[in-house]
Amino acid sequence: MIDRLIEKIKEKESPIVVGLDPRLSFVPEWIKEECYGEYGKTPKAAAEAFLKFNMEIIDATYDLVPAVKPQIAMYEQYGAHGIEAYIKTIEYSKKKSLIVIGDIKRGDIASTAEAYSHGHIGRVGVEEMEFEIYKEDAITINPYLGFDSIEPFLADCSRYDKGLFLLVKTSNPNSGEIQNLDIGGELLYERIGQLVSKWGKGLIGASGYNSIGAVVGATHPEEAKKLRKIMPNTYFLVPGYGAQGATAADLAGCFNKDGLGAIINSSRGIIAAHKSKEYENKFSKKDFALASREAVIKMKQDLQNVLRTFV
Ligand SMILES: O=c1ccn([C@@H]2O[C@H](COP(=O)(O)O)[C@@H](O)[C@H]2O)c(=O)[nH]1
Repeated sequence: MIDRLIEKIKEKESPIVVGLDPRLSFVPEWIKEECYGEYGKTPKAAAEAFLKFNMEIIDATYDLVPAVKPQIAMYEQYGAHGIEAYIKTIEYSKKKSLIVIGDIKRGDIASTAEAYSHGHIGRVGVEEMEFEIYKEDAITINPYLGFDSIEPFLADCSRYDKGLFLLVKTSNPNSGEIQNLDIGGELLYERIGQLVSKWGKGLIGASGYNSIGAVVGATHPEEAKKLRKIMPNTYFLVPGYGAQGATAADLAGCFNKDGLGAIINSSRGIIAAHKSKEYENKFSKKDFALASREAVIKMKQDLQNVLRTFV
């Protein structure tokens, strides 16, 4: 997976992930009216509205970015209809040749992890038949249950050329309560970083990077710098830029000197751009997704300024 991701990052010259975290408050009225007209004000209508909204955002940005990251919670809350919209969003993204990182944050004992893995990045069996269900290229996983809980995912990663991003240092303000605990001379997130790096050893691609990546929040730039040293071959999936307050200046430590090593997510900053002061009156209601396109272009320039400091 990692070589495919890096190839796309290079092709688009942009280490950006568009976070597909739809909310009804972000969906333009004309889309909601179409869906409410057809299905009433129901979970089915909400899920359909999310799918139409996502398709508009994808159409407006897919030529600029290598990847999207649908956040499953936004879909799952609407039950089976939401899950259907999640799956269709993935299918549509793949038709546009985007790498899909499913933000599913699973973590359980091995026998249960195996089921998560089969559903999301592997195959599920029905008697002698095998099916691919969600079809993400990579997923986010909570590693705090230890190696046995990760092993089933590693097996599917190598079998099907998939990847993981394991939570190492999350972007939320209270992440330090647990992740920064001193565990005898080192901090817990540092130890997790070492383990993630070790667990991924068998999945290093031709690029020299690992298909087992790490989630490292842009809101903790000092920790990110330390992790970059601890995990030189690990790709970072970096949330926190934009809506959570991190800026380009906070990202420098996430990259390696080769200008690779990190892919930066922005969800609300891109998909709700049409609601922001900057763009609210710039485009017609039908063309709302052009605001997302402009937000991506602006983010790309912002990141290129950071990467320029490396050469
Ligand atoms: O540490 C983490 C891990 C995951 N996330 C997810 O990323 C996006 C961020 O959305 P924004 O709108 O750009 O803030 C969202 O899906 C989170 O669940 C994270 O923020 N931090």
